[in-house]
Amino acid sequence: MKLVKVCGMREATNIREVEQAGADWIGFIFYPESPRFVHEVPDYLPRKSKRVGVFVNAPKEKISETISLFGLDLVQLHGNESPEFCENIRRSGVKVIKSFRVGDEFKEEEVEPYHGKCDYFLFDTQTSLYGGSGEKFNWETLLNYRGNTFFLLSGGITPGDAEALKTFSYPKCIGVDINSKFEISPAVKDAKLVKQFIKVIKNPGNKIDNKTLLI
Ligand SMILES: O=C(O)c1ccccc1N[C@@H]1O[C@H](COP(=O)(O)O)[C@@H](O)[C@H]1O
Repeated sequence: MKLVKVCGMREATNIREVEQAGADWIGFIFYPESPRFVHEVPDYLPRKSKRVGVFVNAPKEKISETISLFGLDLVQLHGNESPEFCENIRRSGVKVIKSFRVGDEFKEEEVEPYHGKCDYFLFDTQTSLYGGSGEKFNWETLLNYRGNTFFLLSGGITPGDAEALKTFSYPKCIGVDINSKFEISPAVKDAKLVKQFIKVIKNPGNKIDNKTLLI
């Protein structure tokens, strides 16, 4: 597992810190109900990390406008967007991540129509929210995923999960998405914790520093 996406960013200084910590992808939430909603273009946008825009059932026009305004590289769709909608957004020249909420059992039939219509899947926890719940699901459920689309693991991932993730070797999993469990306050990430986590994830020889976890 090599790729780390840090989602729910909003403030220029914090974005810069998280980029320097080694985040491959940095996510911005464009869902007005979220405490991480991005109201305006921050003074700094990542240059090295790829920019991901997260949307929930937003109209195509709104997504296109935001792609231009923020120079997005990827669009993450967290609502009930259809496979055709994903394909349509993909034609704008961005990569598309379709998120699915996973409950007690993995539903292959839910994801099946999306193969070939988007670039990646993201598996998050089934809750009453569209995302950002901080809740974890049973990762073993994904043993039933037989598809070929690469995916990101998400849902309540904590700094302490770095060790367990070293042995998470599902062939189609390309990385993890971290969010609320790394926050000091909504949309503000603890850059030290993010840095530690990335160091361990990318270099399995490293161990998580327990002192950092106590911050
Ligand atoms: O973070 C949010 O507020 C949010 C709102 C609506 C859709 C997605 C959202 N975030 C995404 O949710 C997952 C899991 O986050 P967490 O670790 O459980 O806090 C993550 O993919 C975020 O991109």
